[in-house]
Amino acid sequence: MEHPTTEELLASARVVSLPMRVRFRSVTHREVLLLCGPAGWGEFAPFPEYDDAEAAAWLRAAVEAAWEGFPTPVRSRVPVNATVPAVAAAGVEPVLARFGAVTAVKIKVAERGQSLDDDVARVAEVRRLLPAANLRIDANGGWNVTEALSALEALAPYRLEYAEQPVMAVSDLRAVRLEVQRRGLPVLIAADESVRKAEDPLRVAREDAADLLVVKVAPLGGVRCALDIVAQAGLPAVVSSALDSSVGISAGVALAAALPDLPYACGLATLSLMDGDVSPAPLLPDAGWLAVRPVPVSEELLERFAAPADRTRWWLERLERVAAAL
Ligand SMILES: O=C(O)CCC(=O)C1=CC=C[C@@H](O)[C@@H]1C(=O)O
Ligand SMILES: [Mg+2]
Repeated sequence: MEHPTTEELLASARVVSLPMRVRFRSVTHREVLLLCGPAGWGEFAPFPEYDDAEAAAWLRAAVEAAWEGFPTPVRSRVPVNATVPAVAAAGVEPVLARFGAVTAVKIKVAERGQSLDDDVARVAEVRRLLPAANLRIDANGGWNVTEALSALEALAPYRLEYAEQPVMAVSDLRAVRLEVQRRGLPVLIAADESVRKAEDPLRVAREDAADLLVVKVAPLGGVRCALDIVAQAGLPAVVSSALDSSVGISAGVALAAALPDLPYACGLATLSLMDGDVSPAPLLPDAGWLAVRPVPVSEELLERFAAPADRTRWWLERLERVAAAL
């Protein structure tokens, strides 16, 4: 692959600000920078608080998408979960309605400022609405080991498939996993931040700290890098989004479509949480599945959702710095 120069990257860059229907990670508008190369569009959208070093992997992923394209898929559609942010129990039903029919739901828990009772109420409401669905929770490392074990005990009656990053440190994740097994709690432990934000994304597998991995294309440096990490880890993988536009979601779908095994629904239906996109044919779920297909990007939508001038400048300067350091 010909690597694009910084000038080539800047020449094709567009910045959009997509409104969220439901606040997620305290984000009300998701800003993303899109790049267009010979293979199509790529998305560069590290969260604003990430430094340039962490953003580098996101740029490698965008360049892979736009200048190289994706590996050959082994499936033509990908099962996806609905994602429920840390809303009040009464807010669960309208959120779920956005996703249409689904057989798996991921529920955010351990949000700062909320209590375990709030989490239990939210999970109970999802279980009430979808008695047969596979439910997962994601704590984003918000608990300590004791809190995580109390929470998993309290949530056990609602039948969880797995708990994603209940605690932050790999050593704590391992401790929670061992204690969950000792107590015979029927819940698996998944690692997200321990993979995507780690110096060594394989440590969690080496130390038996998780039963499965949640993998995101951009923070892992692209579809091929993510495939490689999953293969080396030797653990089942769930692909999830970074709250992307259809362009970023298509990279996640490409990863999910290329994984040799895909035993769980993926967290790639997040466009349902948004109120705008750059594609006239957004990658939205249909009865719990996303099709593996190219996504067209329209000039009209790029213009409609164009970010304000100061934010565009901020993103272009970030792109220039991160590209220079690659
Ligand atoms: O996995 C899903 O169902 C949706 C994606 C999702 O939860 C996330 C997207 C972006 C940032 C993260 O805080 C969050 C996650 O932790 O997995
Ligand atoms: Mg997560």
